[in-house]
Amino acid sequence: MEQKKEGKTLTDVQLTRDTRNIAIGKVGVKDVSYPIVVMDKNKKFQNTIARINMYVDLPHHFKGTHMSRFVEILNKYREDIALDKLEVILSTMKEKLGASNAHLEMEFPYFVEKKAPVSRAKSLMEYTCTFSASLSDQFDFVLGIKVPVTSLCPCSKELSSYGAHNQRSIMTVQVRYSEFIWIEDLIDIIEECGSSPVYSLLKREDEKFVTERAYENPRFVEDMVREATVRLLSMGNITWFSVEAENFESIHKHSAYAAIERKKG
Ligand SMILES: Nc1nc2c(ncn2[C@@H]2O[C@H](COP(=O)(O)OP(=O)(O)OP(=O)(O)O)[C@@H](O)[C@H]2O)c(=O)[nH]1
Repeated sequence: MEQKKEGKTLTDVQLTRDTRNIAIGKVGVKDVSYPIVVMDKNKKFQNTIARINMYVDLPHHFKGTHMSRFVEILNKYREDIALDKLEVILSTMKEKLGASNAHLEMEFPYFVEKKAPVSRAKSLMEYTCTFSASLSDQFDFVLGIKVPVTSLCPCSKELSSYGAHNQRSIMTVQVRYSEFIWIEDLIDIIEECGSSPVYSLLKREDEKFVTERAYENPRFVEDMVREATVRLLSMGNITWFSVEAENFESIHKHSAYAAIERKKG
């Protein structure tokens, strides 16, 4: 759309023709901070702030996409950017940007109240979650969660006269599902897969308990992704998943890593 500034026409450069004959798969805005609402199993909903990426495809003949429209769309839905609005946001992106597919990625902190294992002291634990949605002819949605756990090395336990190396690990799970899954439920499942869950508040009696629990429950990085796979395969509402574990080794300068991906049916 042509506009005028100080009597001069403001050319819409983005609409000018590109002659290189190269279509672009994903173009748009990355790392936009915006408030969103996430469904919370205990409190109904939780307000948080997401880092949002929004992309569309661009046909070969256009020079550029219209970056401002992505943020205009976010602003339009600002009162309730939530899971049940993702499809309509993607559909608006396709329409306003004349695209045939649209992608929306959100990464946000999500807080869950957790009780320490012995003292039952309450605290909030932060988990990093992701929503990855896209719309071409069909809507696709992937829920992702990063769950920190403790892992204790079975080999180190076996070989050493006392002690065993242990560390904080991050398990990353991503799922596609046919029926809604609570973030809280997925966290519970993944936390069972390490040597011990991680807490934000532990009193002395809790510290003794989690140290001994991890020692009684040694896990290799391979054990962790296998344990997660057994559990995720048994959940009928999950249609696809990927699970990764990264152990930030306390005796090495590098991490140990394992990953499994499965499509069901
Ligand atoms: N396409 C594109 N735009 C960019 C880039 N970097 C900055 N922009 C700016 O993004 C701004 C917004 O572009 P548009 O959305 O087309 O703005 P507009 O023409 O006022 O909006 P519409 O009338 O809706 O098209 C422009 O000032 C661009 O220069 C880039 O790498 N690519």
